Amino acid sequence: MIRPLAITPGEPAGIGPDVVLQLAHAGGDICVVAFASAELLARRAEVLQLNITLTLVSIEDFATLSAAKPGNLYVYDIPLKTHCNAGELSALNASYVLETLDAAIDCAQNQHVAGIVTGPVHKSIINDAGLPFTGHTEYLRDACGVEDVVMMLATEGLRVALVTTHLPLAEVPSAITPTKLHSTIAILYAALQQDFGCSQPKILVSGLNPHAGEDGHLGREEIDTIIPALEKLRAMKLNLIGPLPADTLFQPHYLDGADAVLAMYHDQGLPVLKYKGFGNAVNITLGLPFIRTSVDHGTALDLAGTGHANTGSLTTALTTAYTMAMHREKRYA
Ligand SMILES: NC(=O)C1=CN([C@@H]2O[C@H](COP(=O)(O)OP(=O)(O)OC[C@H]3O[C@@H](n4cnc5c(N)ncnc54)[C@H](O)[C@@H]3O)[C@@H](O)[C@H]2O)C=CC1
Ligand SMILES: NCC(=O)COP(=O)(O)O
Repeated sequence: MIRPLAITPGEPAGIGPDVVLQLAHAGGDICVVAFASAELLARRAEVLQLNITLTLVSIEDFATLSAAKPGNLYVYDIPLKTHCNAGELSALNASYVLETLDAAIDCAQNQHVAGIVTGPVHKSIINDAGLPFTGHTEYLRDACGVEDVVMMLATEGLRVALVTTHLPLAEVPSAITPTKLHSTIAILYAALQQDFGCSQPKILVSGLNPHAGEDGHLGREEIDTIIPALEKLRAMKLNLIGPLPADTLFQPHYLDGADAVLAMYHDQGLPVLKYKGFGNAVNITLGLPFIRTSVDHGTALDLAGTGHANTGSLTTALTTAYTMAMHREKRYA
C-alpha cells in the first residue's frame, strides 16, 4: 500500500491553502496529509465558503490512513506564528513555512510518507525574515545532505530540466562547469530511466549563448565547457544531442522522440514549458532520497481567498508523485 503524501501548502497568505482546500472539497483517490496550521485552513475554508472537516492526525496514524472522503482533509498541525489574512504577507510567518517543510522532510526521510508535494512559497518574504532560502530545490538538497539535485518541470509532451536554478543571471556562466554538467546529466538520465520509463533516454541539451555560441563568435562556453562535457558523456553511451541553439530547439523537428530538454538556466527553459502547460505542469526535484513534486505556479497573492485559483497544477503534482510512488513500490517489491 502507498503511504500518504505530505502536502505543504506553502506561503499561508498565498493560494497554496486555497488549492489544497479546493482539492479536499472535490475529493480524490490519493491519500494526503496537509502539513499546515489547522487554524489557517479552517479560516481559509470559511473565506472560500467550503465546507471541510479537518481531522488532526499524528505520525503514528499515517500508516492506517486511506484517501479522505470529499469534504475531508487530514492535517498534521503546525501552528502559525501570527494571524494571516489571505493576500497579506508577514515575515513573522516565514519560519512557519520552513517548519512545515522541515516536518514533511523528516517524515519523508523516515518513510512515514511516500513523498512531498509542495505548494508555493514566497521566497523574498522568507529572506526578509532573515532566513536564507533560494527555493525548495536547494533547501531540500541541503536538508538531505546530497551533493546535487536537478529541477525538472514537465507537462504533456515536454520535460525541461535545468543545469542552474535560482541564481542571478550574471553568475550563471561560471556555474556551468564540467562537474555540474556531468552531475546534472547523470541525475536526469537516471531519473528518466527509473521514474519515467525511458529505457534509453534521449536528451536535447541547449547551448548557453545565442545560437549556441555561433562557433565561438557569440561566447565560448559551448566550445570550452559544454561540448567537451557532452563528448565525455557520449563516450559512456549517453544519447545527448547538442548543444543546440535554445531559440530553435523547442520545435517538433528536435522535440519529437526526445525525452527531455536540458536548459542551462531557469529563464531559458521554463518560459517555454509554462507557455505550453501553465496550470497543468509539475515541478519535480530529481536526485533526492524521496519523491518531491510541486505546483508550477507561485503564491498568486492577488487570488488568495477569492476561490479563483486553478487547482490543475496541484492535481498534476499529486498524481505525478503518486505515479512515481507506485513505480518505486513495484520496483522494490
Ligand atoms: N513552487 C514555488 O514555491 C514557486 C514560488 N514562486 C513564488 O511566488 C511568488 C509570486 O511569483 P509570480 O512570479 O508572481 O508568479 P505567480 O505564479 O504567483 O503569479 C503569476 C500570475 O499567474 C496567476 N496564477 C498563478 N497561479 C495561479 C493559479 N493556480 N490559478 C490561476 N491563476 C494563477 C497569478 O494570479 C498571476 O497573475 C514569488 O515570490 C515566487 O518566488 C513562484 C513559482 C514557484
Ligand atoms: N520556477 C520554479 C520555482 O521557482 C520553484 O522552485 P522551487 O521552490 O521548487 O525550488
